[in-house]
Amino acid sequence: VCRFLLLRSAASLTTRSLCTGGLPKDGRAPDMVDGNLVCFSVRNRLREIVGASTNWSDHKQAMAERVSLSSMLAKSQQELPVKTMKDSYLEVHLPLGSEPQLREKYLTFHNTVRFGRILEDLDSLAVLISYSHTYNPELKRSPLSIVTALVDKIDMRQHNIYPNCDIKFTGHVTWVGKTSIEAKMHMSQFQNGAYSSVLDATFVMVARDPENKRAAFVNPLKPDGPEEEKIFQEGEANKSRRVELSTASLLKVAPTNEEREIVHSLFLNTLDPKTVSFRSRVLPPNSEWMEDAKMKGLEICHPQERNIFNRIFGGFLMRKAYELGWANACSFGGRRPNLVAVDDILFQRPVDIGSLLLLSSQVCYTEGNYIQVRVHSEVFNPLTRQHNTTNVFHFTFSSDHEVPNIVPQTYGESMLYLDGKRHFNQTVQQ
Ligand SMILES: CCCCCCCCCCCCCC(=O)SCCNC(=O)CCNC(=O)[C@H](O)C(C)(C)COP(=O)(O)OP(=O)(O)OC[C@H]1O[C@@H](n2cnc3c(N)ncnc32)[C@H](O)[C@@H]1OP(=O)(O)O
Repeated sequence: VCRFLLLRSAASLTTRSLCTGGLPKDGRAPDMVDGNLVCFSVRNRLREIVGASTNWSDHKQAMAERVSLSSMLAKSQQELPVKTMKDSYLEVHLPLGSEPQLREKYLTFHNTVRFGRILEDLDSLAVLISYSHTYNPELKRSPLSIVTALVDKIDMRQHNIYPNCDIKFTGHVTWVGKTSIEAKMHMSQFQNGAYSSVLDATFVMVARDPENKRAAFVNPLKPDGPEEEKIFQEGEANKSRRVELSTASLLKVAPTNEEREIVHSLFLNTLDPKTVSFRSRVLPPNSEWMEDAKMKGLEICHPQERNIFNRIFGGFLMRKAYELGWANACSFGGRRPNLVAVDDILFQRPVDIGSLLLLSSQVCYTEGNYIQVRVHSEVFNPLTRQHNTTNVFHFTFSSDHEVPNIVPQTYGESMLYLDGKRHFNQTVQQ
């Protein structure tokens, strides 16, 4: 059951663009359902936009047909018409309150909404928003393959998502580069007669050619008015921040002086005062070694989890990583944790259908009631025994009581600790 319903888009152009593939055969405008403008599945719409097959057995033919769309790609960004933020504005309804059958898919044992399912919906919506921005009314199919490159940030505005109340998503493109698009989305839930904010999300999508091999140009974006100008400038600042963070990554450069002192003091705290040795390490009170705060999982990537480009759906990867990270935080803190923020989920490489996907979750930083978790995913080729990193995920959880201090033992673990601290400071202390 996929009832992720498209309610309305701001501009009539976009509304038309999104409806063409969904028009009934007699050419009538899409049905009004419960007073909503249009009502069909976001994922079905995405399939139509790119011409994806609905059966795995047809996927090769569908891909071969897409290759012929390469000639439709723009040679430069300037030849593409400028778009506004309104062109990509979408409002999508998830009727959990009114459709008990749909609710089953979203329900946790504890009568809350599965956040992993919300991640999947956000991912699909970010792709549809990007296709609305790049919509060309002269083409039946889009030549672009739009993939998720990064979940920059998801800030939770409330902990509980109720399974018996309707959900509304809104979002639009907020910034574009040459081949990349930033989309922001807002999720709210209908409670006590009004919608209240649940979360804000920022995704970065990248446009590729029909075969998903090379980058492809996207339409320029022109802010309309001071409010949109401000949003666009924020997008520009986000891009610079991302570049800065990546340059300062601990995988490339040494920690700062302050960070080195933190690592050394953690080290000194674990030395056994009874021995004059760098080797004998003792776990301080109320602490846990990082080595003992891990959880692992394996996914066999079946065709059922494919996206419209016949790779594994980014939302599925996020759901699996989130659930493992949540279980890791739950086991570490000894209670069910709440999600506070998601940041910097990097999609480094696509995951092929049939892959063995290894997921490892690690509690890498703690502070008071907070648990910072990092999930790393890699594909493992059993024939060549090669491992390749595909994604890195960062989740911040909070517990309703103080959690043990996490303590690194090795230099590598210390870097994970510092990286976790950086992510924590960015999301929680901002
Ligand atoms: C048929 C059944 C269907 C079932 C329905 C299922 C649901 C349907 C839902 C469908 C949902 C489908 C959705 C899915 O499931 S997508 C599946 C999940 N995502 C992926 O698999 C992507 C994996 N990663 C890659 O392929 C590459 O790393 C990409 C392509 C992302 C970049 O590769 P590469 O690094 O070689 O690219 P480049 O150097 O040419 O740069 C290109 C542009 O990208 C910008 N950039 C790059 N990285 C980042 C970054 N980290 N932050 C910000 N920006 C970044 C860069 O600045 C430049 O921008 P600009 O300066 O040109 O503007």
